[in-house]
Amino acid sequence: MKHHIAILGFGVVGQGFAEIIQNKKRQLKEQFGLDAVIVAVSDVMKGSLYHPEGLSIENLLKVVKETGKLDAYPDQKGLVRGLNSFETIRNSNANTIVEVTFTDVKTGQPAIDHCKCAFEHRRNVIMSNKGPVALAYPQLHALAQKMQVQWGYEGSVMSGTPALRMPITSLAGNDISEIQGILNGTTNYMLTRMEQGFSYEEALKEAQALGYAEADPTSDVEGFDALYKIVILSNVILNYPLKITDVQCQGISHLTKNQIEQAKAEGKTWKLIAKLKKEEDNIIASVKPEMIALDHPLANITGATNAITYTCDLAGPITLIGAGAGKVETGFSILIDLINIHRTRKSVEEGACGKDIITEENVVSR
Ligand SMILES: NC(=O)C1=CN([C@@H]2O[C@H](COP(=O)(O)OP(=O)(O)OC[C@H]3O[C@@H](n4cnc5c(N)ncnc54)[C@H](OP(=O)(O)O)[C@@H]3O)[C@@H](O)[C@H]2O)C=CC1
Ligand SMILES: N[C@@H](CC=O)C(=O)O
Repeated sequence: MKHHIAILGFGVVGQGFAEIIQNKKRQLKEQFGLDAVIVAVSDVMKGSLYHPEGLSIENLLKVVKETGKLDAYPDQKGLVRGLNSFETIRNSNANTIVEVTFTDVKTGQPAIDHCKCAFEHRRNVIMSNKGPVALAYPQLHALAQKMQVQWGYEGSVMSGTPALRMPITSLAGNDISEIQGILNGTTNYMLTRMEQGFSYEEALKEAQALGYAEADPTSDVEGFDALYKIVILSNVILNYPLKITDVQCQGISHLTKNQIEQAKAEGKTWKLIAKLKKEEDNIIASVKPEMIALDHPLANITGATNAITYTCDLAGPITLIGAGAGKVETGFSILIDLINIHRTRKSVEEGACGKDIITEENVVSR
């Protein structure tokens, strides 16, 4: 089954996803019958390419690596250059839009409008961009349903670690009363490096070079990225319409070298902890740095690794630990949503009755 894909934003995640599609092409075909063809890439500074029969991923990655742009992509019959993101959504033959432009923490734009435009044109959307899910979840969810298209955003919380799909599929039936964890890779990486003696600036530079940080790292260090993720978890997992303004938020930018050394001397460590707690009909939510003892379950979560604990009435506390950021890891989050879109299409076309409910044949995306 062919999937025509347009990628909006060809930065760390866009390129990570393209690399995976190139490297796993054969496996995806053999294992799932999934044939992913990248027909368009549209990036605001790097340029834009569209070919209805598919672009060469090898050439895309080569030219962007060598020149930082897409302009040097070789000419070929039928190749269209210069479509902006909206023209790409409207005028290409892509049935799935991969939205990996930057997360705007004030407006969520242009990603929210990308989603609206895609849904109105009956395109599925997959994204790791947090803006639309954090700021416009109810409206976009309803629009996707109305237009009968699929919307995947697994990578918006904890990158390729299944922080959304795992509780939805495998913890269903539990009453989850509390969710808490370390949800930002950049700040956790920085705190780890600062404990090792690096300065705040050095640690941030490294996190940026490794592709963990947001385009504007203020989002990471002031806690806004974790704040978005906690709002997404509330809306998607707890079905509670928490808003950004409902969450008390503080980042790590005010932490001094002295405070970090002091914690170490006391056998403690600083972590940026995000929390959601159900209280009667309300949700109490916060993002703030906390000094925790070394025997605390989150104390050993270091580097860009994240961890999340769901407190469940039936299953008890369940903790998931895994990557919180990264090129390949977040590229994978796009792939798993694509695989689930494929599974849904396949189930609809073939019918799902009589299949083993644990195997991939019957697992459909939300
Ligand atoms: N990196 C990570 O580990 C993770 C990232 N995310 C999220 O995934 C998304 C992508 O992240 P990442 O790849 O790291 O970010 P980058 O900044 O590396 O890439 C984003 C790309 O989008 C381009 N862009 C910006 N605006 C537009 C637009 N209007 N139309 C087309 N292209 C546009 C940028 O262009 P240019 O720079 O050329 O101007 C840039 O190339 C972000 O929303 C981020 O929050 C989520 C989980 C993990
Ligand atoms: N900047 C984010 C990227 C993933 O969401 C982070 O560091 O966690």
